[in-house]
Amino acid sequence: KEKIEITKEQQALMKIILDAYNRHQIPQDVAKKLLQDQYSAEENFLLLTEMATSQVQVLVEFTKNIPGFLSLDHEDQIALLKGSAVEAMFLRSAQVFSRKMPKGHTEVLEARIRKSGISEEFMTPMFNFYKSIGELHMVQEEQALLTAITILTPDRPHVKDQHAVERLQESMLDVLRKLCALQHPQEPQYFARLLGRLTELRTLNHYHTEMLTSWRMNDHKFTPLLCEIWDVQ
Ligand SMILES: O=C(Nc1ccccc1)[C@H](C1CCCCC1)n1c(-c2ccc(Cl)cc2)nc2cc(F)c(F)cc21
Repeated sequence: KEKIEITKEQQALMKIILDAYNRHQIPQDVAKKLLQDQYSAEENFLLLTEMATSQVQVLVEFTKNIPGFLSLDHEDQIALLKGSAVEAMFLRSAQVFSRKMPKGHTEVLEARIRKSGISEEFMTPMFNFYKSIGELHMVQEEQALLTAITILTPDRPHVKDQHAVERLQESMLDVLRKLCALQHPQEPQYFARLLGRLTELRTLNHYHTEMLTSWRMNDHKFTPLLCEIWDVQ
C-alpha cells in the first residue's frame, strides 16, 4: 500500500484553485430563479445568455488564478478560454443540477429545463451527463481542479505551445489523482471515472451550437462576448 501524500506546494496549489473557484461563483443562483417561476422560451433564452455571459467573465477571472496560466503565450491563453468556455458552462450546470436540494426540487428543476426551449433531442445526452456528474458526489476541491484541468486541455484549436499547457495540466492532474485516492480510498478507479466525465463533456460541445440555434423561438439574440465564444451569429 504505497503512502499517498500531497506535498506542501500541491496543498498551496489546491488552496489557490479552490479559493479562486469559490470566489468566482455565479452571482445570482440560476437554479433558484428556475425553481421560483416558469418562464417562456424567450425569457429562458435571455436568462441563459445572461448566465453564460457572466459565466465567461467568471471563467476569465478563475483562469488568471491558475498558477502558470498568465505566463503562457497570450494567444494560447485566449485559445484555451475560447476552447473550454462551453465545457466549463456545462460542467458548472451539472454541478448546479447535482447539488443537494430539498425533496422534489431537482425534479422541478429538471422539468423546467426540459420545457425551457431546448429541443427534445438534446435532453438525453445533457441529463445523462448531469446525472453521471451527480453520481460522483465530488467535493469542492475535485470540482475546482476538474474545471482547471478542462481549461488546461492542450489540444484545443489554435494552441501553439501545447507542451507548456500539458505541463500545467499534468501538475493539476497529479494533485487530483492524489486527492481522489485520499477522498475515495475504497474506489481505486474513482480518478479514472472523473476523467471519463471530461470525455462525455466534449461530446456536449458538439451539440451546443445546435442547442442554441434550435431553441424554440425565432430571432436568437446573443451578446457580443457570446458571439466570440460560442461561434454563433
Ligand atoms: O443557465 C444555465 N446554465 C448555467 C449555469 C451556470 C452558469 C452558466 C449557465 C442553463 C439554464 C437552462 C434553462 C433555461 C435558463 C438557462 N442551464 C443548463 C443549460 C445550459 C446551456 C444549454 Cl445550451 C442548455 C442547458 N443546464 C442547467 C442545469 C441546471 F441545474 C441549471 F440550474 C441551469 C442550467
